[in-house]
Amino acid sequence: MFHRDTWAEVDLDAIFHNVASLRSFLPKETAIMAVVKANAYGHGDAQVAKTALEAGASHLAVAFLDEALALRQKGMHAPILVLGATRPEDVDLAAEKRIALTVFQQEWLEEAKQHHQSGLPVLFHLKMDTGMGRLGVKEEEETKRIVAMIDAYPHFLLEGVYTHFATADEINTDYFSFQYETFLRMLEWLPYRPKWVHCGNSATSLRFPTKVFNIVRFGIAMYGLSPSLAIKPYLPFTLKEAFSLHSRVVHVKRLLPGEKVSYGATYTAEQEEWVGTVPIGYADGWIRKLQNFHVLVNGEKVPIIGRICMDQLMIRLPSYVPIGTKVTLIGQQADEKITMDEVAQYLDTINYEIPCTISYRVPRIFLRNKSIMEVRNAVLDGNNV
Ligand SMILES: Cc1ncc(COP(=O)(O)O)c(CNc2conc2O)c1O
Repeated sequence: MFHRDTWAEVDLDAIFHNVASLRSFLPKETAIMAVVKANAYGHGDAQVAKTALEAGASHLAVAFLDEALALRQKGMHAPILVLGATRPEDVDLAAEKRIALTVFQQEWLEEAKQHHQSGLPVLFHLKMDTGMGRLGVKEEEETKRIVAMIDAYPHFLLEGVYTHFATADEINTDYFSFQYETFLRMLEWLPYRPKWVHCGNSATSLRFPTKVFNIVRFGIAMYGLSPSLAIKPYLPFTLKEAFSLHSRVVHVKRLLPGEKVSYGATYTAEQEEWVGTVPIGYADGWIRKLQNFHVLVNGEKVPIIGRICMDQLMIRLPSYVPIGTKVTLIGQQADEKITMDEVAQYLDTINYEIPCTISYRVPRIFLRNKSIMEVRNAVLDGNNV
């Protein structure tokens, strides 16, 4: 359990709904890879992975090897792809745990071959850079050499090839089309089509379901969040937001005119005011720039006043409320709600960033069929994830 009244709720029914909706939306021969990197965008890696696999996903994707190893440690046996770079010396560790790696450099492959002692098969997905400008091969010669090296070495298997789009979530599809055409051209460099060919993130899967080849990499929309505000009105099915964030008032006081609140004494009461203290702060990921944004108390929006502290923040209440009154920072109370998009917009960022930065200090309560399945408290678990 946990011993501070601040927590996140992850509604696994929403995760299930979002994946099951995509499952029935996509052509039946198109598989789903659930992107659960960054602790499933802050939602809880193993719990989201399990739910996604139940709802029709068959693969998992993470950012780097440790995230894949953590899923294996938590009993996940599904195929996992590491989307980012891996050290060549870790190739045997990946092979032992049957974790597929992304390859995109010939030198890397040569080093990995030197380090490969286990005799176990290593699964690779070749990444092609069609215009994201991050990772991936760009040249035909290097591409051919990489594939030839893999094919020439019996323990290396090329099971996939993929690319990533930079603008799939934008209304204008010019650059998307350029990347898609480039991918088609680059695929011609291969002597054969590997088993898995993929290019689709959430936006591509939802907008261009016939352009995703045979597996999609489903991230943000699995969490019930639109890949961008621009395409939100055009999504093919309803997404259900899985993440909510709550706390409880731990102190309430009346301020007289002229009295101050928080560091720097930057806030001055202009009249007699009720002020509540809430045990969440920037060390929990509720960063200082959220000062003057609002939270929900008794179904009403109330402002965060004064500077946000490391562990606490203050709110101005319309009237006295008892200690223990629930505060909702992301989510719904009565007919008021604060969405992930609203928090992101206030911070001039994107919805992806918000749940990822709600830190290990905030326990995650996992709900299924409206009942608590599990509580994950990284402060007590000691692994701080
Ligand atoms: C290679 C790759 N594939 C799939 C996804 C899933 O995309 P989606 O969440 O839009 O469905 C990501 C997300 N990567 C990132 C999302 O935000 N910053 C990123 O680097 C990615 O980097």
